[in-house]
Amino acid sequence: MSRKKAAKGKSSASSPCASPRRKAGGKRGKGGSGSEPQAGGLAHPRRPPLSSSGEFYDLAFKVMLVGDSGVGKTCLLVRFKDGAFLAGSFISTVGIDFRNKVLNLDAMKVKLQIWDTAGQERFRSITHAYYRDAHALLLLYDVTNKKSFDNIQVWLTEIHEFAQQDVVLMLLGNKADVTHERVVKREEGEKLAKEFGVPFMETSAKSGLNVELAFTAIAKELRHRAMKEADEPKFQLQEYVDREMRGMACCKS
Ligand SMILES: Nc1nc2c(ncn2[C@@H]2O[C@H](COP(=O)(O)OP(=O)(O)OP(=O)(O)O)[C@@H](O)[C@H]2O)c(=O)[nH]1
Ligand SMILES: [Mg+2]
Repeated sequence: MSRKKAAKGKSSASSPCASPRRKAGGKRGKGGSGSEPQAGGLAHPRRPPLSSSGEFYDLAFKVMLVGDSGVGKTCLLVRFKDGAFLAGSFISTVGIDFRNKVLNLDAMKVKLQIWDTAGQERFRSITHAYYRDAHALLLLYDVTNKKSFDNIQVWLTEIHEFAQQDVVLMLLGNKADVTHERVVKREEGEKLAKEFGVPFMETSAKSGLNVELAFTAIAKELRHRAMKEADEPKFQLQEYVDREMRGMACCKS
């Protein structure tokens, strides 16, 4: 299989939860900036990537982070991409931005182009325009913010309306590191996810809890779908997540 090189994300955040690196309304098209290769399965380059320092990859997919403002979408992405959490004042994302990360899944390199959306209502129409191209959505709420949890149903309605029907979806209860201010129990998150038939886990961009796992699970599901042989059993995302979490828990004790 021929490999393709990943153009590096244009973003260069000085703070993980900070500044908009790319504003919406710019050139869009498939692949975002025009310098980005197409995503969505086997890599078929139309033109050489601009960055000479990129990594090779076999498959590429677009993943979008959605959820209310302040739930931790930007921090989750920065934690995954850079392994960092810089506490400080909250700078709300303006419009939409993306960053790339190439994962090694068994013998395959899977590039995720991860779109970080603005949760604020005033940017909603911009976000809507990007759903169509997303292969996977990570829908976040904040376990310390009941409203963000209650709004999950609104987000699901929106997803239903604007995203592709077969989009891979996962619900994440973020800020699981905060114990004293928690207002949404893990069981409530699980219940809601079951109700809507979506995989679920709690994460923390601050401690790093389950961050890698969330993106890896999504990447595995997407890879499975892209490479699937007719007689292969379906990849069970929630089972994979549960198994991995059990594994992590047993290693800790
Ligand atoms: N304790 C804790 N705080 C977090 C976590 N994730 C994010 N935060 C804090 O929550 C605030 C909002 O985080 P962001 O990542 O900027 O939120 P966002 O969802 O991107 O918000 P918008 O860009 O407005 O949509 C910041 O002050 C972060 O430091 C987490 O896992 N734990
Ligand atoms: Mg943000």
